[in-house]
Amino acid sequence: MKIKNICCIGAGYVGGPTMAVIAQKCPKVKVTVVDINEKRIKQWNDENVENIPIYEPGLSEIVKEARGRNLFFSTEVDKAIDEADMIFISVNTPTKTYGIGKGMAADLKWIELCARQIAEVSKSDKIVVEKSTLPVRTAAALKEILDSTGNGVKYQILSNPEFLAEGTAVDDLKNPDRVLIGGDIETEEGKEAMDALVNIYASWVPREKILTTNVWSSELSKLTANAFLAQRVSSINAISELCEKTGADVNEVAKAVGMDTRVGPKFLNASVGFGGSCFQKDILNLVYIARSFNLKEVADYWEQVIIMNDHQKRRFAANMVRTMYNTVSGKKIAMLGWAFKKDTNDTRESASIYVADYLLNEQAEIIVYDPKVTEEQIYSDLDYLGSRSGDANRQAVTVVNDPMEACEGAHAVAVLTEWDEFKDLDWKMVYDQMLKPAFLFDGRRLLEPSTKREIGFEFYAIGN
Ligand SMILES: NC(=O)C1=CN([C@@H]2O[C@H](COP(=O)(O)OP(=O)(O)OC[C@H]3O[C@@H](n4cnc5c(N)ncnc54)[C@H](O)[C@@H]3O)[C@@H](O)[C@H]2O)C=CC1
Ligand SMILES: O=C(O)[C@H]1O[C@H](OP(=O)(O)OP(=O)(O)OC[C@H]2O[C@@H](n3ccc(=O)[nH]c3=O)[C@H](O)[C@@H]2O)[C@H](O)[C@@H](O)[C@@H]1O
Repeated sequence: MKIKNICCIGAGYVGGPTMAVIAQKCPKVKVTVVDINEKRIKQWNDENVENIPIYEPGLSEIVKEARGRNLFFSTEVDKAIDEADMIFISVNTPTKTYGIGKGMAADLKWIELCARQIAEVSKSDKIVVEKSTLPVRTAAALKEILDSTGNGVKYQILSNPEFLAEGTAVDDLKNPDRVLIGGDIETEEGKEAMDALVNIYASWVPREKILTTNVWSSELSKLTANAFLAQRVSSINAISELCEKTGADVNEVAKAVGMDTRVGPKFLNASVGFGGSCFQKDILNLVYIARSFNLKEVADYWEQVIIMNDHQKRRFAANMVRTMYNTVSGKKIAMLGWAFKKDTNDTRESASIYVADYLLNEQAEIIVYDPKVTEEQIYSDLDYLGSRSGDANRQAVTVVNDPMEACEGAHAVAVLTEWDEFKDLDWKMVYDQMLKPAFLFDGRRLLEPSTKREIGFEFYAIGN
């Protein structure tokens, strides 16, 4: 079966970049990305491609090339569903904030809405692809909803989890380590649907990197992959605390450990704690699923990754307070970086939010600089925590457009996102503008310690 018309529901961090790359690599396939968020679609259609809603290196160039040719962004969800032979569901699946499973389970209400809408609108057979990260066995629920209309339309459900990381989305999509496609391997129709999706990816991904499995393995592999990655960060962060007590240096330990080819060097950077929309939510979901099968030890094992991460964020902030003579009340603290990692404007679950909240509870005055995050987003992140009123957040936090301005007159500077530009700041000039003693806290192991200490900083870095 040859796919001619793809619809993707959800024009977010995954739907947007993924479909842009499919459209670029398969110019004969029409790709329509739809969303109920009108503002987002308007931004995707902005005449100036630099204004698309998601910042990812290389993305605007692809959008420029494919948009209007075979890549379209629209709010007409029904129309796009109706016309498509393959529909990707790429909507948000955040942690539930209410009811059963609150704070742990994935909230599948947007997924279900999509399924109901597809069932209502479709007049011809469809391949429905789970692109969102979903609990294992969600495909069964989707199939039940889709098959319940009794109108004779046939659906094949595939699981095709996305492994891209933000900040490197375009590279990850163009050269993936693997593409995973789960489907009904026991029926001819199932195999045909899987082949159709394999053929899309095979336009640019070597066949041996396209893995096909049963649906449940595919769904569970995604949660497992994120759990393993996050576990590495929590593991090295646990060691970073021990390093600080013993005189070992976490970078040296990580290098020594990572040179063992069985361990490997990647994902061993100690930090102020992992953030991002997925690690925490996906591990909580895994823990929830394990608990729901009464697998207590399995659940507790993975939950520890989150417990360690929360500890790391709190410990970093608490150490700032302790180092600054046990009080930051009324002190000006410059925070460099708000995004959860460099090269993205995404702030979801960023460690910066929690560090700022902790310091605000200690009555600090905070000045934030981030090259890609807007003032509106920073206030909205703090307001969302609900620790204090919106007015109080706006009174205690100032957002500026220049790192030097942030540091001027500050008691302390904290580096919280590893943006390259922070490495090259004129640190001597920063020092000269600060109150003395000038404290510098590196939550990312971005800065070279000895030169900072030579300048005169009281320098503290994770795991050093
Ligand atoms: N952000 C990331 O780097 C990655 C995310 N994922 C997974 O992909 C999924 C999507 O994540 P993001 O793209 O980050 O989320 P997002 O929040 O950026 O985008 C989701 C979009 O879906 C839209 N939407 C929700 N319900 C809709 C409906 N019924 N009809 C039309 N549009 C609807 C929302 O308006 C939103 O724009 C999640 O399950 C996530 O776990 C997977 C890999 C990487
Ligand atoms: O499912 C998802 O959403 C995605 O989650 C992560 O991607 P992402 O969260 O975009 O970014 P990562 O590079 O994994 O970083 C996550 C967090 O861990 C932190 N981190 C990462 C690596 C490291 O060594 N140390 C460390 O502290 C980062 O700074 C960041 O806050 C995974 O890497 C992707 O494979 C996955 O598709």
